[in-house]
Amino acid sequence: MSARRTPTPEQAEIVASYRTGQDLVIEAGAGTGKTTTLKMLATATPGRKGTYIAYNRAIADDAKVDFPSNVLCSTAHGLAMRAVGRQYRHRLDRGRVPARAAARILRINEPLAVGDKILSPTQQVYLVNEMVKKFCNSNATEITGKQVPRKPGLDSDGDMRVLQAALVPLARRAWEDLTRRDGRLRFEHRHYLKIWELSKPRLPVDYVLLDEAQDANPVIASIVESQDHAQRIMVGDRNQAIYGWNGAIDAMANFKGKRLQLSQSFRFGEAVAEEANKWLTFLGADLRLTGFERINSAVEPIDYPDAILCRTNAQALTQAMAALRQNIRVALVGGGARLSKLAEAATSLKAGIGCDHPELFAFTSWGQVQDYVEQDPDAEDLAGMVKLIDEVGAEKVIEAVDQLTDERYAALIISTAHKAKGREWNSVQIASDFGEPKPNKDGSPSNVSDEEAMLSYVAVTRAKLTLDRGPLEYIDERLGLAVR
Ligand SMILES: Nc1ncnc2c1ncn2[C@@H]1O[C@H](COP(=O)(O)OP(=O)(O)OP(=O)(O)O)[C@@H](O)[C@H]1O
Repeated sequence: MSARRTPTPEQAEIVASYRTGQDLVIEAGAGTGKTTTLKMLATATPGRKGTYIAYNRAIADDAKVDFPSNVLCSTAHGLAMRAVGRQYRHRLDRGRVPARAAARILRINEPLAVGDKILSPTQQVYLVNEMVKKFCNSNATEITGKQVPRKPGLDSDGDMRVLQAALVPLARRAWEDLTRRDGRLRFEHRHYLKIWELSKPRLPVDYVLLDEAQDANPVIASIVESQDHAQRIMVGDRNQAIYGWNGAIDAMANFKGKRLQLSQSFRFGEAVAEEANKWLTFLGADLRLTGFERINSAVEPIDYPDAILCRTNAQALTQAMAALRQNIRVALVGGGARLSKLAEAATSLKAGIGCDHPELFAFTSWGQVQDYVEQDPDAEDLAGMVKLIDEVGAEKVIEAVDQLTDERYAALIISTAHKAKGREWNSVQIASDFGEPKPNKDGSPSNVSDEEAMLSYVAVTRAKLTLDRGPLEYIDERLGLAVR
């Protein structure tokens, strides 16, 4: 339990605004004591009941210890489990349903011709599962063609029309099974969350706090927004909205509430704050961070950082392999299972036996995958992995993943910036795959997208003491600052 803090002027203003009962949108910059501030609200009104909706279970568990008893701290899944999920517990406890069995349950008996490709019944099941997943993570009220995924090699207009006609009825059939207590398909946590949302739940509380609202699952945002009997408080940092590609939305963007800021960082000192502010300036944000005067941080090269942050998974694995060669105990945040699965898929595609990897199953040979990533500019992360597998061999990738250490025992942590969300380390090095986008054909500097700038902002703000910004130094030139 942390000690009582004297509120900063910003925190005091947030508490005063909260007391008026109006809806609030709190823009909380990196390391600005968000949880402490929300606790201040809860303790200011011991007679009011609230719910704090955390981004994940670990944060919810920490919050349970920290928040007073008038606030129920939970993930949205936890709330949904209490409300409706219990009825389905027996289904959750059941194991996986093999794709072939799911095909039988869904009565998919025939292969499906899509352009020059033939999708087997089990491949159709994979696509149906993705559609149901997408539906469950959205605020949609029914399954439509919108949920049909665009798959590498199966994404021409004609392909999409065929897929929609065939798959929408199947996905509806799957959802019908999933909403029944006696259904037979594999039942997952997202399913009871969606069932709960569709029931239009009303939380029996005076206020609702939604954390990490800038990257909200639309189904959760929809639940919070509909609690109009309660005071709704969205908290987050819109400059850290880095999961849009995965369907997350910024629930703060259009939400009407009094806008307030937390800009005093307690995580790092002025030097890191200054670096963060460059990206905020670049993004055109209103927010600017102030460093903590009690922390003396520095932006300088580091030989042995605690963490290295990469843009892509391929770079993260390349860094991990380099560390393993030096016998450094290294951990990859999120583990390496996805990478070794990709390497396994490469091996079976090279052997000409196809694969059931969710990203690659439209391909029948490794050559097709190589062609695809060369032609599609959106396949950057996959392209990096394909290149790495081609360079070092699938076996070496699998071997490296096997040698990774648990984070608790690691001397070095490697992460993508995406997976570093919410984390912090004393010393952080930015990897070489960050950096200025390739210049245009005429040699002029190309645009840096907001997405790229947000990811850079997230990356630099993970450092507490020392930041080695590496290639991100290009921001100085972009802002017309004197280059260090
Ligand atoms: N008014 C304050 N005075 C001094 N320290 C504070 C104050 N408010 C917060 N802090 C400190 O800031 C640190 C981070 O706070 P907190 O744990 O609330 O942040 P968080 O919610 O985990 O995440 P974030 O760092 O992203 O805001 C803690 O050590 C906390 O004690």
